[in-house]
Amino acid sequence: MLEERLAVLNVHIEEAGYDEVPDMIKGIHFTVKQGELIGLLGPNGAGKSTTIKSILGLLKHFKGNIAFKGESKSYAYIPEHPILYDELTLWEHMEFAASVYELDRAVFLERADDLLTRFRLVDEKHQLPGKFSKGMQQKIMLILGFLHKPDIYIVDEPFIGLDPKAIKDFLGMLEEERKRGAGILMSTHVLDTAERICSSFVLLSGGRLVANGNLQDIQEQCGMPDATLFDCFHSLL
Ligand SMILES: Nc1ncnc2c1ncn2[C@@H]1O[C@H](COP(=O)(O)OP(=O)(O)OP(=O)(O)O)[C@@H](O)[C@H]1O
Repeated sequence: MLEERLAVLNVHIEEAGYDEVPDMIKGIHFTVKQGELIGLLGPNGAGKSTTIKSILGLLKHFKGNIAFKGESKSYAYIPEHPILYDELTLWEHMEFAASVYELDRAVFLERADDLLTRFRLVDEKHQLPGKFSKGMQQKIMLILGFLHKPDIYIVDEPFIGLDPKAIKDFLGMLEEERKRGAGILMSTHVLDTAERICSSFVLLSGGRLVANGNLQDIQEQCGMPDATLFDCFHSLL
């Protein structure tokens, strides 16, 4: 018998936006369940980041409801552009994150060691990340996100800037986290990777929901049964 998968995030955005346009995005509804990887897709300006900001509670103009699993809102947000403190070393960033997440010391040390090794930053752990390359800084954001093993990951365009090995390590880590039962919402423009790894897709255009479902649902919606995600994407937009 298939185990019932719980929703880790329910998104109901009636409308949300900015002072200039308070209803920049409208009618965006979807659910992320345990073990799912949902690709949040759409052209530049479609509303992906605005949707993520709505989920994170960062927008002044918001009507709707965002429900995380449980009271504790256990999520990790991995931003597209690294946000780091100039005066903290990589290790100090990790210690800081561990204290925010209230991680047990032994658990923290084990995870920290594993993540630094995976992402090949062991030798740099006592250096200031201001001097790191963009890709290395992005890896730090991944490490900080993976440290606390949350119920859901919200990842904004992870593929730009990471080298192929780092992408492989990142995808391996996501796969492990899905098996553990975490849900993932990931915005990206890299459609061939999205087609390969995502369980389903939320496609936005002009601040509206254009499609929501797995590849087969989206192919049916376009009337193109064998089309790639890329072809469906262009047909729908
Ligand atoms: N801080 C802001 N103030 C006003 N308008 C904004 C702000 N941020 C984004 N917008 C507008 O909201 C719309 C959606 O932008 P958003 O950044 O959500 O798109 P996106 O799908 O993430 O695009 P991209 O793929 O280029 O990152 C755009 O028209 C954009 O100009």
